[in-house]
Amino acid sequence: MIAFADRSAFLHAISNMPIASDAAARAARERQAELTKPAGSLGRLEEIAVFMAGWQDDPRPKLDRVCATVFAGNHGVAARGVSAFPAEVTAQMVDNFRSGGAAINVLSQAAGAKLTIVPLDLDRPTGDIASEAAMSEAECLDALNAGAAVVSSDTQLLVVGEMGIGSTTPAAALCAAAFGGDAAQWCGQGTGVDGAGLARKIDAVDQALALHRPHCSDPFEMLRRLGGREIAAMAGAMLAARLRRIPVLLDGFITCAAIAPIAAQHPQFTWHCLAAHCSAEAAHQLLLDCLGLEPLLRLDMRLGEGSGAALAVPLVRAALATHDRMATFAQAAVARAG
Ligand SMILES: O=C(O)c1ccc[n+]([C@@H]2O[C@H](COP(=O)([O-])O)[C@@H](O)[C@H]2O)c1
Ligand SMILES: Cc1cc2nc[nH]c2cc1C
Repeated sequence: MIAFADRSAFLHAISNMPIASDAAARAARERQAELTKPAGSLGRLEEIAVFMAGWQDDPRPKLDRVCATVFAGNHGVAARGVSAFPAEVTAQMVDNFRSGGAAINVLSQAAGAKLTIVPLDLDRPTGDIASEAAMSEAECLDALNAGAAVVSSDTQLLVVGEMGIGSTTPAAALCAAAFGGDAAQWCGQGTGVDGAGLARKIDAVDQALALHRPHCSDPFEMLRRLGGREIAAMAGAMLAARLRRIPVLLDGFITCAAIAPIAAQHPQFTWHCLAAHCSAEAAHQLLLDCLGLEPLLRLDMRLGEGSGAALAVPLVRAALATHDRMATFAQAAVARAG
């Protein structure tokens, strides 16, 4: 099991990330050129097959074990009225995940993914980022390790999602700290907050940035001061996946914001990640641009809980099925381009 002993072990891991297998990716690209289709005609499905081959170190990558995760946390800043919903909905939705009634239950089942729910100290919200750090050093490390612990070594694709009322506020703050810009640029409707709520949210992010920005020298400190437990856990899970060369499907704005602190300093961190969708949260497109990621789907979703990422699993399955099962020009006796 991957665990980070302390802040410096976490920082060391992000400075020493493995990369995909060049040989497996090259072999997959060569196979794509032999399949009965004009070169490039399966578009991004071809890229996905090559991507999966590289990260699985297998020219014929498999998708028998897809792991979907939902990390849940509560946020002190939610008490400022920055969400359309009350904070108790986080725990209520965790109960709903456990009894199988949420969108992610249905979508992960449809995608053939095994779902793991990880609630993180829900009765102990993080500190209000507008006036204090979200977490102590020990709390942040515990959250990172709770995320890393979920990633078993035999996972072939990791789907990452979250649940946490108020979370688009720390997510906006993390984006601003990681990539610059002001609070208004990174704040959006979240669960559907009204104009007054959006103004409170922008104000909270402004205050958080004024307080913490001077101290956000490294990704750990950014996550600790401006993040949340489920946000740090997602970062820990995605880093653990990278250390094991497991490819990741990113969900929406909050999931992408969780890797912003790492990716801003180490842009190659996103190399094992596919952006499943662009959510309707206004700043998600901007964040994807900063991360250098092109989303697979645009369905105007803004649910979170891994729903957009689960929806993209069948696309990855289609990419691998065509890669594995299509005939070659030689097998089918089809003439090549002249
Ligand atoms: O995934 C997204 O892009 C997304 C956009 C808006 C809201 N959400 C979900 O809604 C919650 C956060 O919204 P809010 O308004 O409470 O900050 C949290 O549970 C997220 O899963 C998720
Ligand atoms: C009902 C509800 C379900 C969610 N799932 C993820 N975030 C959510 C926020 C709310 C409010």
